[in-house]
Amino acid sequence: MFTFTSVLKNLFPPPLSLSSPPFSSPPLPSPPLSVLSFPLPHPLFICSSSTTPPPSVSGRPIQLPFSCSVSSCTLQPPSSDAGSTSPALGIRLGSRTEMVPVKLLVMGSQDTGKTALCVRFVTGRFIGDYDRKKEMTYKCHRVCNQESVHLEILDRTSKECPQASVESCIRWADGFLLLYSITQRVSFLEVEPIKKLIDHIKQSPAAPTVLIANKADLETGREVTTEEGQNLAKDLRCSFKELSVSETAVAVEAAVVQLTSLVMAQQRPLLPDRPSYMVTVRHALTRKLIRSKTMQW
Ligand SMILES: Nc1nc2c(ncn2[C@@H]2O[C@H](COP(=O)(O)OP(=O)(O)OP(=O)(O)O)[C@@H](O)[C@H]2O)c(=O)[nH]1
Repeated sequence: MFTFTSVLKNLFPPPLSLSSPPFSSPPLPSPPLSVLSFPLPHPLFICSSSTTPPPSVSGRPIQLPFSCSVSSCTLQPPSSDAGSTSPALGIRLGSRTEMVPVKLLVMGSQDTGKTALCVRFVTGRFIGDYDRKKEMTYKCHRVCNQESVHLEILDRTSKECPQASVESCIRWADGFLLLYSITQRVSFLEVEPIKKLIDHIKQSPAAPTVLIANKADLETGREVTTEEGQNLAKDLRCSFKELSVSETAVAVEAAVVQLTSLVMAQQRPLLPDRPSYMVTVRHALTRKLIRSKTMQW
């Protein structure tokens, strides 16, 4: 079977060294999240809520299955990530010290491709199958609207998910990727209750959300039309993207970047950065007045 483990081994060949985690855990109710980071192709950090002790090896090959139990384990990123580039959008990554933190939650019913989407976004690759039972937080950097963003993307498994835990995740998140599969009508029908729950917890219908109709490559098995997806997104006040995680990394990147910029727009203070036209005119008139008075003296 083509597992994420085997891909990780190919992607990150030994030797790699370990160090203590440079990032704090997200404020989730579950045990403190541990951090696992990779240098390629983007600076990437995968967190698992697992509590098993980490492999305390330094400078030796590390074999970490995707569903592995690690804590406080960091595969060292490059010495500087300033100037590295996203392959999908060709964007330059900025300095880590000025990062804008953005937290995204991936939601949707079972087998809609939530994990595949996260992995595609952070690694650029589509992993067909993997054994994963725990929630994961992926951490990576992007530039969005000319600002460096530190992204945390939480992928909850839809199995055995207590309601209270879902609610605390919604509270934690700034923006939402809401997935359904065009081949599963039931997953489409579950979108509305999930969005209603988000609106209820966030106490606003305007929580930044992108509705993603996944598996567009499976046209023959289509059960939900594009128009139905567009109409639902309109009703729920979401942005809409129909895409195939398996076929394209660019569309996935575009969807996440779009959501990130929606979050950033909402977080930005309401006051304008520049003075209004009237203020500018008033300052200009005042300056002129002072100058003319000065000439009289
Ligand atoms: N053909 C096709 N298959 C996909 C696509 N995206 C995901 N899949 C497959 O759909 C299955 C489910 O994908 P996952 O990413 O595990 O779905 P999930 O929503 O995370 O699943 P749960 O965590 O169990 O809820 C896997 O076999 C993926 O390979 C896609 O765009 N096209």
